[in-house]
Amino acid sequence: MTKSLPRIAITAGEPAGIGADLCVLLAHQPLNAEVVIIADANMLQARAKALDVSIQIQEYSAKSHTAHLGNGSITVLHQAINQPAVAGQLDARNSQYVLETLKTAALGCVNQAFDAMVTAPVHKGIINDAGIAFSGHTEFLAELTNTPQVVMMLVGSGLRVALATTHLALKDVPAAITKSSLEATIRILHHDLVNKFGLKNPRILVAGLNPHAGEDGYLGREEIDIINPVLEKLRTEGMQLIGALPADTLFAKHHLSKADAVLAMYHDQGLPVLKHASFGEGVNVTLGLPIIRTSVDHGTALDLAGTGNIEIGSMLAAIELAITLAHNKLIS
Ligand SMILES: NC(=O)c1ccc[n+]([C@@H]2O[C@H](COP(=O)([O-])OP(=O)(O)OC[C@H]3O[C@@H](n4cnc5c(N)ncnc54)[C@H](O)[C@@H]3O)[C@@H](O)[C@H]2O)c1
Ligand SMILES: N[C@H](C(=O)O)[C@H](O)COP(=O)(O)O
Repeated sequence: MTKSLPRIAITAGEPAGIGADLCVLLAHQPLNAEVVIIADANMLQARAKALDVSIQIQEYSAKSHTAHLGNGSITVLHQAINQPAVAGQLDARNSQYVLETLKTAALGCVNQAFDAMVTAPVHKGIINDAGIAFSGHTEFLAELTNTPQVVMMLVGSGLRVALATTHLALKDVPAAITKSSLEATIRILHHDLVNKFGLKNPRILVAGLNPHAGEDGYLGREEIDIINPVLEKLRTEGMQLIGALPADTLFAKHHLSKADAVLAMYHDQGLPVLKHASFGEGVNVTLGLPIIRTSVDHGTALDLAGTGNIEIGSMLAAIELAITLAHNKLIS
């Protein structure tokens, strides 16, 4: 059979979390793609048994092309786990396995064996407990693909929220927002909104860092010294940048209705708003990478692993966006 559908690699994430459950449930969801799940096949079969879901596992072969029909069959690229997974119980001895699944997916995208990768959640803490410095897929994939800067953007309920800084302690945020890093972030965001999301001249709302965007310097100077000069420079190139706006009112309807995306200065300035609007159906997409990567908007939910009491909407939305971006890439 010749290839006609995008081939999407899905990493199952932390084996004690709900990533395995999501992969099992995908077996019964038809998708307009070939799907290759990168995980330990025995672990998936054990989780299917715990969930009382019937699945048939087909071994991945690069040469054969099989549409994901949702008939209970899943294609798995087996990667051996270190220790048997117990739902809800983290084990640092499996952290290296988790990272190997990410490497396999990402390098497969680089080599064009896969058209995109979609990641189920990993647990950042347990990977660090294993002695491996890890702050998130976003940073890991940037390093793996030698990409100097990437941008995290979450999409859901008609909102697009990108971040100027990602997984960083709050005390380190101000120093990380420099003129050059902010300019690079906006350039990546603008470029990918045009080239990957098909927006001709995207309008971007940019948040200030300080309360009330610094109140003319009385509540902080980052807007005056860094953010506004960068916006002014990029506006001279024709970019439609609105701000720096006070973050507390930036998400009001009258602002959002005039914009295609928001750039927040830090993780918990932007993501609570987006997750309030769309948790369980949102998608995390990494901009600026040489490969397509999307992800769920939620974490490992250790409390729910193996219970069957989970929502699959964010995983389906992440796969749909990966398929769309893969198609957009093919026709660009
Ligand atoms: N894409 C990722 O890899 C990703 C994303 C977010 C968080 N995380 C990581 O996950 C771990 C746990 O994070 P957390 O506890 O802050 O967030 P979480 O998303 O795992 O859980 C927050 C709440 O939402 C519930 N929940 C999450 N996903 C659900 C689903 N699909 N269906 C139903 N309920 C769901 C959980 O039970 C919990 O009550 C942390 O290590 C965090 O860094 C990873
Ligand atoms: N910041 C993300 C979120 O809150 O959904 C999450 O931690 C995942 O990030 P990575 O995709 O970098 O792992």
